[in-house]
Amino acid sequence: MATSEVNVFCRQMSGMTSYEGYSYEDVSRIAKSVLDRVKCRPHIGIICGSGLGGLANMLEDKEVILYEDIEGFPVSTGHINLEHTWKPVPGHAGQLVFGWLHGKQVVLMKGRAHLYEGYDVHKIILPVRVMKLMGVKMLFVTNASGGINPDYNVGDIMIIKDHFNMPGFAAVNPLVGPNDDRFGPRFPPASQCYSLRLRKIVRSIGEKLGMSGYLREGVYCFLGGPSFETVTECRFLKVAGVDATGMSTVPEVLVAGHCGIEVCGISLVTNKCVMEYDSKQVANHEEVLETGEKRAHDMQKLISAVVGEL
Ligand SMILES: O=P(O)(O)O[C@H]1O[C@H](CO)[C@@H](O)[C@H]1O
Ligand code: HPA
Repeated sequence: MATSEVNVFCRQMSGMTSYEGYSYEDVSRIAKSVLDRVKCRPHIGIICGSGLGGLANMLEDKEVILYEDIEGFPVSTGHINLEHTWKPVPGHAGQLVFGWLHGKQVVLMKGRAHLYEGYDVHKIILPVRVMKLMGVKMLFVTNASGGINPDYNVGDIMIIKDHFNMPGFAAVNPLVGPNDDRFGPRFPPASQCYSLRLRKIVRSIGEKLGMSGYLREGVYCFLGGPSFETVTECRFLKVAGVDATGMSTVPEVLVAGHCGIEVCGISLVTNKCVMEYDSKQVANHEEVLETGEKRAHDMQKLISAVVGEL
């Protein structure tokens, strides 16, 4: 099929099914329009999780573009507060920040979109494909998560070694839809999504920085949200081998892996999941943001040192 035919096919598919993807040509056009507005030519991408937008402070010579000024980029659908004022999801600003870190050119997403905001999974991953076509080779994906592993503490930093794509069991996967081989293969493997090379570097640098006491390596589970988990769901995840759970990351990682970007996932355990039926504890987003603030400096130190080592 010629390129223009692929475009037409994609459009037809979007009319026929729930598929709302962007064609290779769409993504190329968006990537070019972004690059036309900045001097930076990034090789490294960083996605900031809830409360971790401060990672942008690591960058020098910053250039900022708002998501709302980029074609197709998902802006936070947020919520209407009790004063009837619209607010984005707290902790997700919606800015694409370009800059330099240890002599390397970086693009950083200050804020991400989530399934629970009402977006189709294909919209959520558009920025990752745009990063790819801007020249990104390596992606650091961060998030806030709830600890399932009973040995984990609030404030632990977990290097992600694997994930559990729970919505994927019902085909909620960004790779569903017509495959364009220019991005990657129809049936990509998912057993090595998280680069062993980068995991080793993060671990060794974390140890050198004195973080061994709260540095972990574990399995992240992606759930749709926005409700936090029930006790039974948490117990199920524990049996399944999950160490920490959240509502993001996996779609981005699957797409990055599909198009050959090397991925490093780092999760900040911001709260402990409620594992007892009679517990008085409840999960809440305020605690998530609070822990993010407390560990922001450590997360910055770690990622900055790792990028310096690459
Ligand atoms: O995964 P990130 O974006 O860090 O955010 C996490 O924090 C929010 C819940 O407090 C959810 O959005 C969850 O996914
Ligand atoms: N559950 C799901 N997502 C989360 C949590 C949690 O406990 N903490 C931060 N994000």
